[in-house]
Amino acid sequence: MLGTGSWGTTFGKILADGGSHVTMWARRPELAAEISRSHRNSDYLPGVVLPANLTATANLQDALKGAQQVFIAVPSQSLRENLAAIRPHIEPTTIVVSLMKGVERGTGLRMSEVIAEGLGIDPSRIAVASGPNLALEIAREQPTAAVISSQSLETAQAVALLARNKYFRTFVNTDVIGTEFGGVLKNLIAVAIGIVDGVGYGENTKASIITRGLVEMTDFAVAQGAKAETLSGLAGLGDLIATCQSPLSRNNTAGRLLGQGYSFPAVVKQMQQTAEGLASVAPVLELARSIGVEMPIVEQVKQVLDGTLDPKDIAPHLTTDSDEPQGERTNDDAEAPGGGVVWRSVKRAFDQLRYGGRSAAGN
Ligand SMILES: NC(=O)C1=CN([C@@H]2O[C@H](COP(=O)(O)OP(=O)(O)OC[C@H]3O[C@@H](n4cnc5c(N)ncnc54)[C@H](OP(=O)(O)O)[C@@H]3O)[C@@H](O)[C@H]2O)C=CC1
Ligand SMILES: O=C(CO)COP(=O)(O)O
Repeated sequence: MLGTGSWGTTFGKILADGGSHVTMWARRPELAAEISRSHRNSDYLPGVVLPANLTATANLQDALKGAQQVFIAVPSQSLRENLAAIRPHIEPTTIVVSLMKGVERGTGLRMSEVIAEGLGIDPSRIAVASGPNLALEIAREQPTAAVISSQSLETAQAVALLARNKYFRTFVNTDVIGTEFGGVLKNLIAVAIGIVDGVGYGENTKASIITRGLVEMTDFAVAQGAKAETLSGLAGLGDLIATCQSPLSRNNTAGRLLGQGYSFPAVVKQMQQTAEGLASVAPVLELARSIGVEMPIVEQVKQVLDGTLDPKDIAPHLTTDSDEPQGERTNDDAEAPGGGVVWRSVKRAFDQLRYGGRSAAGN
């Protein structure tokens, strides 16, 4: 496990509690020592005791030696520089798993694409994990589900088999694009939710943004090649709900500070952990414009970040270029891009809760 922040450490615990021997790489030797000797990571997971079969080192080569599967949980914008150091130590059959939820600034590449480029390995050896996975809740062993996705079903299954235990259940799919973009895009909607929360708006505003946000996420991801149903599964709707509802979410928290009137630089200064949404806004909008997808919520988040929109004026779900009443692009307008998707998403999520459906996509 490369990265000993809140998610890397929690995912290391998931794997260790599932029976694997886990070696973590921490860039700070003192944190590696604390994890190995005291079985704690007090910086990121206060109060959590880590399993004995999880140890840490600050030596990257030692961490990677003999690893069957390598998991990466560092901030997205630092991935490429880390891959250069990892590359010489990766063995030909090693599976590499991204736990990250961002896109690279400048290239707009998803994390699995950056890994394929940076390590020079075939996408069939790469998997991604995503879902409603707030680290601290899982570290406290609260029951949770996630999706493991790879172009190779065999690879996804190999990872899912190890990344499960009595409190963590993994589903598999082969829609890497939908799974990764679900995690990236829900962060942006969570920032919007935080902003309106900080301003003091209530549940109607938030529910409107979440619902329209899912349309925006689905339109964007489908235009990039994702399957619509992935966005209605754990990696889309599931994560959207968790992140928009929880004060544990760093994206939500960053948004709330913006809504309370802090400037973007002041928010970045206050955030002690990674809030990926802040870095993903610009590359996602560039991609959206290049494929002609409208993202009014993400556009307004960017305007708030840039200081060109007063947070209290944020009302992206009310934005329209036309004076004519528009059809709601959900179940009512099957012709429009993404039409019908949201209604089917909600129904599928409801069926999942009610009947415990077990589709391969984790829907
Ligand atoms: N936390 C969560 O609930 C979840 C997070 N994720 C995703 O996981 C990824 C990692 O997030 P998370 O663990 O939460 O982040 P944290 O901020 O908690 O931890 C970041 C980790 O990366 C290390 N790090 C920071 N900068 C660099 C760098 N330039 N090179 C190498 N290592 C670096 C930090 O080391 P140091 O301590 O020394 O600064 C720390 O170990 C993100 O993409 C996030 O979206 C996904 C699901 C859930
Ligand atoms: O991805 C997450 C939950 O699934 C964590 O969200 P934050 O990065 O906003 O804390």
